[in-house]
Amino acid sequence: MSMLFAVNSPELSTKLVSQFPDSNVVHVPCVADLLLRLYANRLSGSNTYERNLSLVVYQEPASTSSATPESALNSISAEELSCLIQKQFPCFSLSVTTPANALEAVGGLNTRRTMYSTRLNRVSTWMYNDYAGPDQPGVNDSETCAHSKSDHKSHPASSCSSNVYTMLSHLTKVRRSSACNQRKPYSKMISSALDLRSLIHVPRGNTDKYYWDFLSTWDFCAMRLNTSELVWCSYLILGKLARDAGFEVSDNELFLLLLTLEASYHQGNKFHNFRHAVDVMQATWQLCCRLNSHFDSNASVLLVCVAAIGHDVGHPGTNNALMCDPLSPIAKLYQKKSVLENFHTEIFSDILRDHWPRILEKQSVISDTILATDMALHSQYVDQMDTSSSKHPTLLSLIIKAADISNVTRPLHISTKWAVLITCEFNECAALLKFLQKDDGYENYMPECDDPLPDCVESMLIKYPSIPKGQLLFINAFAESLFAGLGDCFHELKFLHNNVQENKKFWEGKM
Ligand SMILES: Nc1ncnc2c1ncn2[C@@H]1O[C@@H]2COP(=O)(O)O[C@H]2[C@H]1O
Repeated sequence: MSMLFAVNSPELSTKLVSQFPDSNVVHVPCVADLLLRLYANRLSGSNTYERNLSLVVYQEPASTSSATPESALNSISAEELSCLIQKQFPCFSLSVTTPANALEAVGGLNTRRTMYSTRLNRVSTWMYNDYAGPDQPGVNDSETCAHSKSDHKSHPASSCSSNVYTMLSHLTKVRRSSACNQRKPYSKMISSALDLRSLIHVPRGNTDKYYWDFLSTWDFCAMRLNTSELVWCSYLILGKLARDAGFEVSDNELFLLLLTLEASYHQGNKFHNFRHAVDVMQATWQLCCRLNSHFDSNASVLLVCVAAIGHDVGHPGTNNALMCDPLSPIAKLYQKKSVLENFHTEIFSDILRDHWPRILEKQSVISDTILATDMALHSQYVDQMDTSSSKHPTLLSLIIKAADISNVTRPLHISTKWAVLITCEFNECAALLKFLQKDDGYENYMPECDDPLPDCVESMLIKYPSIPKGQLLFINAFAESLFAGLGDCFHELKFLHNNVQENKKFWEGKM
């Protein structure tokens, strides 16, 4: 157990320390402080709540009060706190229990520790485990269960029974909540009670002008930003676009949406994480700025930028091929079609329903653009770009597709960093496949990718010599045709094709 939070009772904290000497017990005075601590730890990276199983032991208050938004938040029940945490921190493995049930809860989580002991164990649990959430029967398909290295032997009927993150439990909760007409207003409760802006710390001296200058060019390098800065930059862009489009949202509501989104991406993924989401949103926004004359409303630009920041929520850091073979419960639900993209769309729509329902008046823009990022459909989009075709893809879908793979069009030193990260993620996928195929010895396949990225291109290539070949394969197979076509259709986007050609020439020189 990594962390045991004792909430709302100092005596409880003392008791838990003696009961569980191996756990890191932290006393937190109230729910509001607990939430602030979870956000702060996540933003600083000191605890992502993804690598270990953590538990909140909550002493419910004797009386409830709604005199102020903060007292209302601090007097919620344990059941409500559990729901709130699942909503606000969907990818965390963080359970809630009461003091009376603490012993049983800790015991339960300890038996499941192996599911989270290594990165490959975690990813495999997320993807293949058929745990659908508390009191939920789950898919229980023998083919899907067989590949999850969980504690099936000790728990043959259900792979786990408390709040351990799986993609299926995530989706099940979302579906349950959309089926229920009465949504608990947790997001309103939080944004009324907490000052979320105070959580965002940008380095001293970095003014808004500094970030706007950084965001307003194609040289934007998301790797230079920490998580707080990523949230801040997203707030700047979306705040401005929302004002331009007349889509009202308060600063605190927008910060809460962005913190919820950050907590809906797996921070441990090498490539498909919140940094990639912000990079794609910045690219989307920049492309829209250059194509300004083609839009008849500011709302379209806002919608496609919102779609961009949410387009990979809940991504497991693998790919559709691995979702389908071995068959995961999620691939089964989506009948193996655009599995991850459908998953992202459903999860993200639920977040928007809670945090910015007005955006969902145009739900089809959000879902169509996210679904367009499925690379299995790439050639369809490229072929239809031919102006003689009657089935012209929408401009917004083309923009988000281009932004999603725009890393190959960034200046070389930035493009190479993205190439390293995607290569590490591909290596991890290869390791996962070996892990799933073999019962032992899989640790030997665990790639080492946790070191900081070297600064210069040549050092990165010494460490990752396969990159030139990989980049040429990707550019030749996918990127070149898309960016050449876009340049033909829109002269404002010719620079994308020029940049990719320049990078391609460099990679060819390295072969
Ligand atoms: N620089 C790159 N090199 C190789 N593959 C890439 C690169 N950038 C993006 N991709 C691939 O393009 C895909 C776009 O959709 P995904 O984000 O699902 O997954 C992405 C990767 O598989």
